[in-house]
Amino acid sequence: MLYQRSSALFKEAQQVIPGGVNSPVRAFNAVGGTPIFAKSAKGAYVYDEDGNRFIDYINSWGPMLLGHAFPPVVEAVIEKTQSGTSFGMPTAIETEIAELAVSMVPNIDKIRFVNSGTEACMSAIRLARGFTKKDKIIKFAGCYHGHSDSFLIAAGSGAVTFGTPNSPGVTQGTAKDTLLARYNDIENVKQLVDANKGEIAAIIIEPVAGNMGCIPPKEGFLEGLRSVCDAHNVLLIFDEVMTGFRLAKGGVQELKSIDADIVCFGKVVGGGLPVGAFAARNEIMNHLAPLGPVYQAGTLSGNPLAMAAGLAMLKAVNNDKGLMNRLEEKTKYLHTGIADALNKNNIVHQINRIGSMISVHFCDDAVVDFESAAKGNNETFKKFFHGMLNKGIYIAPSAFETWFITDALTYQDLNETIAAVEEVAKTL
Ligand SMILES: Cc1ncc(COP(=O)(O)O)c(C=O)c1O
Ligand SMILES: N[C@H](C=O)CCC(=O)O
Repeated sequence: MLYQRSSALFKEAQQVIPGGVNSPVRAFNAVGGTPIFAKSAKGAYVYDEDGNRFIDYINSWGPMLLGHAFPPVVEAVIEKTQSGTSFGMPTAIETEIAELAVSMVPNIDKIRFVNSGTEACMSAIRLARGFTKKDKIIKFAGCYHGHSDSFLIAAGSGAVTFGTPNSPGVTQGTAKDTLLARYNDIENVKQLVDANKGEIAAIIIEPVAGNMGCIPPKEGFLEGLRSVCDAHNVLLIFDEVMTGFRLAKGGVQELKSIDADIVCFGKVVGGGLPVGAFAARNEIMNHLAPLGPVYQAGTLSGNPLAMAAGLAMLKAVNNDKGLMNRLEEKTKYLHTGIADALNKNNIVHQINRIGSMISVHFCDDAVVDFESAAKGNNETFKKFFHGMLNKGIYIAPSAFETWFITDALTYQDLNETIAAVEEVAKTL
């Protein structure tokens, strides 16, 4: 593989964009080398500026559940564009997508659309604080809820990849209201809640973590959180930016039969355009402006192109009865193939998987929280990453990220990926 044009474009970009990228994880800092510059993508493949083709396991970090340039989404956006790209006025399509989302997701009456997952989580926390009239929140080490100040405390994803899980620029005052718990450790949560009685507005969690690799919740953990929240008048916020409309039509609430008080969305809900959303029952959502006192707004929120893409995507997910099973089967097949290839070559590893999310960790012990995820051997990961890239397989350039499986992947693509792992494993 040659990356000449990508290298040249990266040099040029670095002159005018910090680090040459508009989001840090794209820069390849954790694995070294030059980021590849995408030119186009279709189905399961992304093509770079040098003409290389990659089987894509990043998929724009999740939104492309049905593959790149999914025709119903592309057609809906093209059609919408003809009648204007933004109005700053309410439009019928906002209600249409809201009605569909509310019908798909359990336990929500109203949904508000924003422009990113970050905005969704930031707004959900403000709403929780306004509703409960309390200030503190609990988040989990290694979980990432976007880059708003309250969440850049022991954050996962790019924040930990670049060694700044507690970002400079977040004031002490903000940081003191974010309490930190261990993922999958309900006793730790109970201790924090007991030590801060009457002060905690919300517990926010990725109900399946995806920003320290993929870490499913242990049996009973989410149920435990629900009970603690009920006992202490604390709101439970599920950040389903990654998992929403992916692990089940109704997300983890549906998958695990647990009701959250506020749910955040992003990624799939926008079909690849910049969309986030947060949703809850009426009693909570009616606290939002203009109905209630908690302010939240956006010039481009509910943008017609974004709503058209999101609506086409949600309709496709909602109407495809076999989708979740197909995704699960493909992910399981990949899991088995990768595990066999690594075992054959005596490469110590752990694979975590749930639905269409999967991650490979080069460590001895089960990966159940941030501490265990951080034990992964990054040198092995780097070699693995570059080996796979050179074989035309594009996985996330950080061990703290999840691979996203799309329905566009064929079993031939999966076999090609497994064959690449077999070759790369010999070099680790
Ligand atoms: C679970 C989760 N929450 C929130 C976010 C923030 O979303 P965005 O990058 O769209 O702001 C992300 C991804 O970045 C995420 O994975
Ligand atoms: N892990 C992040 C979101 O899921 C990666 C996306 C980004 O930060 O650019």
